[in-house]
Amino acid sequence: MATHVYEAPVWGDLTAKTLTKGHATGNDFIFITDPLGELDLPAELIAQVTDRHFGIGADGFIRAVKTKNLDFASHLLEAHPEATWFMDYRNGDGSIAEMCGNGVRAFVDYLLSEGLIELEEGGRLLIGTRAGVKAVAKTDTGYAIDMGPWGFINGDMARDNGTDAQVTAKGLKTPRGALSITMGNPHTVVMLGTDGKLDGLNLHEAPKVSPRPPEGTNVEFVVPEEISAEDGDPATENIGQIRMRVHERGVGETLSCGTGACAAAAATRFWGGDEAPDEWLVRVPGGTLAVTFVLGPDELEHVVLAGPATMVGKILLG
Ligand SMILES: N[C@@H](CCC[C@H](N)C(=O)O)C(=O)O
Repeated sequence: MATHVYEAPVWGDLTAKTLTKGHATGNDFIFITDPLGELDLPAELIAQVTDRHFGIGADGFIRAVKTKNLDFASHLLEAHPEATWFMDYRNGDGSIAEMCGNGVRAFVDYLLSEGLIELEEGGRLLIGTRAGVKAVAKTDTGYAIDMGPWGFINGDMARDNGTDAQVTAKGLKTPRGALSITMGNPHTVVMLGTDGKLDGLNLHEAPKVSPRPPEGTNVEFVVPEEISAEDGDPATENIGQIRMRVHERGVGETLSCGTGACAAAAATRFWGGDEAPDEWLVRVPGGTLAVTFVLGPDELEHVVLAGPATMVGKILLG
């Protein structure tokens, strides 16, 4: 049997750098500022730093870079010169993801805490991401992001059949129909129904999705939230409520996924038909996210994701 010898971590380009840890509904991230985009961040290094036992530990790693200094992103400034900061997002395994909804909120909180931007409550700013420029507003309880339009990954198949994929997972007795949705990054949503055993799922292992979206997928399991008679507050009558657990591509099970909450609300609303509400509360193990469907400035239906985000501490790597 091979023996694994653990060696003291070699932090590569991160040696002597200060990292900041933060989270958004329990989806946690390590942040670093690299305005000029000079750092070499190979996947192995990110995986080492985000490892919960042999590293600092986090679901994702986010580098703050000036948009103008990234060859692949500087074009974003042509239409949106205000999007001066770019969220360079990596999953815990070091893979690059196009978008992270919790990440954007936490990113803005990080930029604020570092004094790199100014944003008053009610104010708005633009952030560059691999999924385009996102507008973020500061609210009284956190941040609200215009995530842009959602879409079906498998096109008309979903519209015709209601589902367009099959998912198997540990704890599910039989494969379930599912819907693959893009929020800039890929998601596959499974509705377990009112009798669904959300808590009985084992999401340690990646669920199997067929057909698997070309770039892989994040998988969300959803049950309708029971609203008791006492909770029958007229103010929330027109708000859909679901509970969700997620297995994230490149990470594993996380306590929350912002783009996943948007995809889960979009799928549940689609299944609900014309009467389904435009406002949703998505309860995840790490808290609650609000998802609202609105008409965007481009006349397309946009998804707005709102929720808290906070920084928890700093780490200096030796
Ligand atoms: N947790 C994020 C999503 C992060 C990226 C995801 N794992 C992927 O690979 O697409 C969120 O809050 O949206």
